[in-house]
Amino acid sequence: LDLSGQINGQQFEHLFLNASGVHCQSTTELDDLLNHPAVGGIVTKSATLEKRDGNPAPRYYELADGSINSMGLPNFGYDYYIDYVKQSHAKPTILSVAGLSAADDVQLLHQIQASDYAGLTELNLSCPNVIGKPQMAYDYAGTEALLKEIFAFFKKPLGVKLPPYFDLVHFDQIAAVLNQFPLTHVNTINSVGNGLWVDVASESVVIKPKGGFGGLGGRMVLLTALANVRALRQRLNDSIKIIGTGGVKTGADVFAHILCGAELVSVGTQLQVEGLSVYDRLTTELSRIMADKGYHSLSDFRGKLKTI
Ligand SMILES: O=C(O)c1[nH]c(=O)[nH]c(=O)c1Cl
Repeated sequence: LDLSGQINGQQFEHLFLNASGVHCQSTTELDDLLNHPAVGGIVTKSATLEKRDGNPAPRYYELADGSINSMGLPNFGYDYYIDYVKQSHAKPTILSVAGLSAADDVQLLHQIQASDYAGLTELNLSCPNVIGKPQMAYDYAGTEALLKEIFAFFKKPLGVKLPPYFDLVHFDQIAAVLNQFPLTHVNTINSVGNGLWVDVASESVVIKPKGGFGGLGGRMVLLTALANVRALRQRLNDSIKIIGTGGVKTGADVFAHILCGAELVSVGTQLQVEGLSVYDRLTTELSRIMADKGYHSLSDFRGKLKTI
């Protein structure tokens, strides 16, 4: 079976990545992913200009049907990650970056442009957990202005990480902005921002930052993730590929993401819960579904969701 995908001419022999933030903060974790046969490529934890400790713990909590997190962008800083992705790796790497302001974003991309890194970069426009910092991708004019400034100097392959949208007009608006730029991909969705879990027994929230508000992931966001992959596939230029992220727990979920138009698929919460073996299970389950349907490659059904 051909389970490959391509972004900007870079061949991912296997469709699976990690969702940025999960199992990707240290070089040891990144090596674990790269060395796993059922992983096709990796995304780093979003790097900020300087190293960050992030928000106070507890800042991640696992639920029956997913997760809630308010990590606050803990990472070892730009230099740590550029040094890692600059090395030659057997599989494609995506360097994720997140400024704490638009100016930071521009600075980070200037540094990447000046470096000898030739791989993929992903600008995270959707971190919901930096206190006082709104999610840039919910500001359409701001996103357009930022991307105009960036593409004036940035000549390397660039994609963006998007938050979920919940209104068809918002899909139209963000697609109208993104279609103006030579983006290699969009990665959708980031966590569903600012959910709240209440533990009835203790009558308390379960994470410390932001009074318990945090980004939602896992099975509970699958339907929102599929809607965002599908809506953006229907609206974005074909040249902009889609990395489907959000809610993947089974091979059927992976199949659904591809049907909606995903080129590649990321696993976040379920990787955190299950560990690297999740990729073997998902590969087995996806392969069985494809074989039962007589499909030999992802391109046999990618983007071919039927309507009724
Ligand atoms: O709190 C985080 O570090 C975080 N958490 C998320 O769920 N998405 C993000 O993009 C980031 Cl940057």
